[in-house]
Amino acid sequence: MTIPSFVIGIAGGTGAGKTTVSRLITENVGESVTRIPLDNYYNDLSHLDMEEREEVNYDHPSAFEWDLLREQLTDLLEGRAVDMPQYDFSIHNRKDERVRVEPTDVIILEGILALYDEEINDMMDLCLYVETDADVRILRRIQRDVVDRGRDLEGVMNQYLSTVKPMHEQFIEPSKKHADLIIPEGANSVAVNILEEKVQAEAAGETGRDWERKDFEKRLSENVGVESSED
Ligand SMILES: Nc1ncnc2c1ncn2[C@@H]1O[C@H](COP(=O)(O)OP(=O)(O)O)[C@@H](O)[C@H]1O
Ligand SMILES: Nc1ccn([C@@H]2O[C@H](COP(=O)(O)O)[C@@H](O)[C@H]2O)c(=O)n1
Repeated sequence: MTIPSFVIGIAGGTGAGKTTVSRLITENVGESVTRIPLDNYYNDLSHLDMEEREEVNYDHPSAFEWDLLREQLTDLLEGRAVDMPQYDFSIHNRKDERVRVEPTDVIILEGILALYDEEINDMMDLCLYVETDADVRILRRIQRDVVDRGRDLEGVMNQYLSTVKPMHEQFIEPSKKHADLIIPEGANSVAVNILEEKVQAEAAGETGRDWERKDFEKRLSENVGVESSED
């Protein structure tokens, strides 16, 4: 593999389509890519009981263990394997077991605050922000939280109004300014195809790490549906 790895950050609001974009652009590259959900770095809350964990603001930056993420990302970038924590949404806490993750040519960090931390941003080669209207995102979130995460509708609505929406406005939306590219409507096919091509080239070692980002951005901005954040 090539050291350092090529690191992509994918941020955006809840339900924007971050996971979907990340999955689609890495679909055909096999094991050359590691996808890291930021959720894995939620603080260990084993010292709290379930009722207390239910009250935590999971959309505030303080909910994450940034030191551990910086340390593990550095290790991966420099070619060392890490034992990554895993997250269980049903208990609002980390699982007991960690999973060994080997370094790969491409690393994708994906999560609501993936572009929040300056030091982590400095480690990234390509910063993306997935932008989708809030009404679409909340509808997706209701469906996901009720169906997949075992939450009740009233709880999802309360959480959205009390923490998810205000934290989005205070921290997540403003992190968009760190993006090299903004992807409207989430997994739009033009953006996905071009990014997939880029990931495949990096995974195959076809580009140096001193790739011409500006050329790539220019190509993207020439396509309908993809904006450069520097416009
Ligand atoms: N472009 C899209 N069109 C339709 N549905 C989408 C699109 N992108 C994502 N979804 C759906 O929306 C839900 C949330 O998407 P996901 O990628 O998990 O968002 P995020 O990771 O940003 O929270 C999923 O059910 C997913 O299938
Ligand atoms: N115990 C938890 C931890 C996080 N959340 C919510 O998850 C959202 C982030 O995940 P996305 O896939 O939607 O980006 C975030 O908005 C947290 O509110 C939770 O509900 N419970």
